[in-house]
Amino acid sequence: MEEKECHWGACVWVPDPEAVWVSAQLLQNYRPGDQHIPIQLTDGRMEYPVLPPAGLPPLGNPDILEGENDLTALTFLHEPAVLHNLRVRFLDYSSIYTYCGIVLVALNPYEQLPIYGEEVIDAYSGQDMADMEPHIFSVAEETYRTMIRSIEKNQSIIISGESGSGKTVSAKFTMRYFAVVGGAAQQTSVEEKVLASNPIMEAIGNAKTTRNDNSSRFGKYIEIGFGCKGDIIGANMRTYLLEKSRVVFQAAQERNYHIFYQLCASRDLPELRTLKLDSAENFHYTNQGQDVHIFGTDDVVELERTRNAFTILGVQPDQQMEIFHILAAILHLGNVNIQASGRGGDRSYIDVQANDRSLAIFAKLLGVEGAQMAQWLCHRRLAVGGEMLVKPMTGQQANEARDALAKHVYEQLFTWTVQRLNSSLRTHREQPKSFIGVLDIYGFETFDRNSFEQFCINYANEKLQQQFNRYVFQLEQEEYLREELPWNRIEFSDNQPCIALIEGQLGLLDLLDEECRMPKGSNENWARKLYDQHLNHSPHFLKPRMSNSAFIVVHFADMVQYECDGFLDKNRDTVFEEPINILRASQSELVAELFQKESAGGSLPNSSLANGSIRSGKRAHREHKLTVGFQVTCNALSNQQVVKILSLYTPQSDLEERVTLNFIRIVQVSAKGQPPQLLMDVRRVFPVMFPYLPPPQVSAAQLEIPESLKISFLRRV
Ligand SMILES: Nc1ncnc2c1ncn2[C@@H]1O[C@H](COP(=O)(O)OP(=O)(O)OP(=O)(O)O)[C@@H](O)[C@H]1O
Repeated sequence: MEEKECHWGACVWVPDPEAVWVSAQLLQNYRPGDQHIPIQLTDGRMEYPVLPPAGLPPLGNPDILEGENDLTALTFLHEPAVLHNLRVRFLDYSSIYTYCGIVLVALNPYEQLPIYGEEVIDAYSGQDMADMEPHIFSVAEETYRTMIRSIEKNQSIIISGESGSGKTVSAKFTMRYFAVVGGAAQQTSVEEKVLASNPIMEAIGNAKTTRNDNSSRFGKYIEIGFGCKGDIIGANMRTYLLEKSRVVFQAAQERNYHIFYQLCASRDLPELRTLKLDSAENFHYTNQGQDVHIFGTDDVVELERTRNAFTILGVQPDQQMEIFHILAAILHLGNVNIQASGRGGDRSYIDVQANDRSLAIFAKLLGVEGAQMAQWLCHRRLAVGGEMLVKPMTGQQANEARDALAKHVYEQLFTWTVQRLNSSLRTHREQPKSFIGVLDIYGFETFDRNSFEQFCINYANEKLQQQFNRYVFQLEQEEYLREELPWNRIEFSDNQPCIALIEGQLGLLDLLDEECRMPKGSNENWARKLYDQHLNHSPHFLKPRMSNSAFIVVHFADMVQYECDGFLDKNRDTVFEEPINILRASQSELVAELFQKESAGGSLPNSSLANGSIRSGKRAHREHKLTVGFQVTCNALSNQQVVKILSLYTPQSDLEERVTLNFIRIVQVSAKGQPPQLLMDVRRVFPVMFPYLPPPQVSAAQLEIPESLKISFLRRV
């Protein structure tokens, strides 16, 4: 802001320890260089605050701009102005949507609003974005119309925000919009199929976390293909980085993937009895969170929805049963009782004689031999001096191998299901003339305990943020140039240094891969190397005072502490080959198909980032594996997978495939089970939404919201 004289009575914003910002009036003319200025707060109190180094406190906007539907129309665009405007729109106008130039900012209302019906779709259809109130449908309409106007100009909508902020809900609204506007002329049910893919993907890829009861644990990019008349003629989905550790472990209050609970809850249905399921409380893989229910969700009804959706997509009931067999088998595998034996517990065994019931059911459901599986769950083959030896595994190793197998089977099934859905969504009539892509990537997240999964998710978000910064910033400046407006180069905080810390040479991933290649590599050694390399060198890397096995990354959205424990194993992500060979020879067609195409030691066909590497004999020790982290980095370099999507949109990109971007940024107004904290939440993601605005000026200690304000948010209808 240019420092100039400002007069008595002018409205300014001053930091407040409780309300974040409060408005006040100047009681004296301001002259550049003044250190203090008397002000009067709206409650009548007088103060004489020290002025910030930049001069005056942020100036208030004229009353006439109160509740403006585009933030860029505000005379003064700074943090208090943004917060105040979003608050006024939310509380006084009941509007959760606001434009910020080309970006739609959405607040998650955490309540059903009557603004998504067909009549609203009709109202937005064919209208110009500038003539309509901000809405997710206005972005969808703009995207659709631009695509129709300049056919073959592909479009994409990027939806970003923290976990639980409402990305998936918004993605579904956009897809519904396209299904309605692009479906009328069609006889086919393509649009119905596109919508039906949602419940299936949610059943197998979403789970309850402490942040969100229906959290997507994978990234999704769906491309909806349109014909020359603007009608939907097909779709294709790509998925990224499924959180497969959830299959075998859940933190307190969290759940495994919904589909497991749907099946357990429906176990008494006659056709599901062969699955030999029990209550979810009785399976190790579904009960670690100690709360198998979701308030307000009936898992029996949900399974019904999942099955209907499968049917709409052409997956026949017998094939659905094959899928359910595999899912149930995973639960039984988790209950297989592996016991330590031998001197010092250096061996393990599964008591097949005493009939480990879980193993028997697992084997039967997957069409394999129980005794064979028991043998290869407790032993591994090793190549020593040109000979193959069989080495027993300790109880712990065998349990880990069992979990690795469970995760691998689930991942293969997930990948297969996506391919299966894609084949139903593919058009056979004609090639799409253009497409609209919707990117619903897992949101930035931080929990009490953060591990490798959060690290990968937050890294992907860091990349997405960079694309966002650069794209929005560049567009803004291009517009100034086009309109020949005078402008100074606006500095925005680029997050490249943080990305370099993660993916650069000797960065966190590089060192992790190096440690994974060491015969005696350990999480502790890796942590030490990180401290040596980055502590006091990168401003984005910190060490927690009380721990030698954790590190902190200062991300664009938040500081996150990661526990090193488990990083090496998760990054290596190895599965032993012998149990896979048994599955490959399964009598079940689907099971055999799932494992048929993968080659030992290589990556899986069409797999997501979280693909596993299969370990067999000697190669397992010598070869550099395609670790998960390494793949993320590779992708960053070779424009594949997650980062391919992001890179595709780089304006400077010389890739031929160019698309126009449409951004939707979502802010979580209240976290699950907590009172709404509008200002707090908007504030936390402030640099995320408005990277080109000045950074916040008040300290974290001043961010508490007063009780009175929380109640007024709660009362909003
Ligand atoms: N527009 C909306 N209207 C009403 N409720 C909403 C809206 N958007 C989100 N919600 C609520 O917020 C919850 C979380 O939303 P959603 O699952 O879309 O979050 P997300 O950003 O996709 O989270 P994650 O990254 O964890 O997958 C929803 O289950 C719903 O209750």
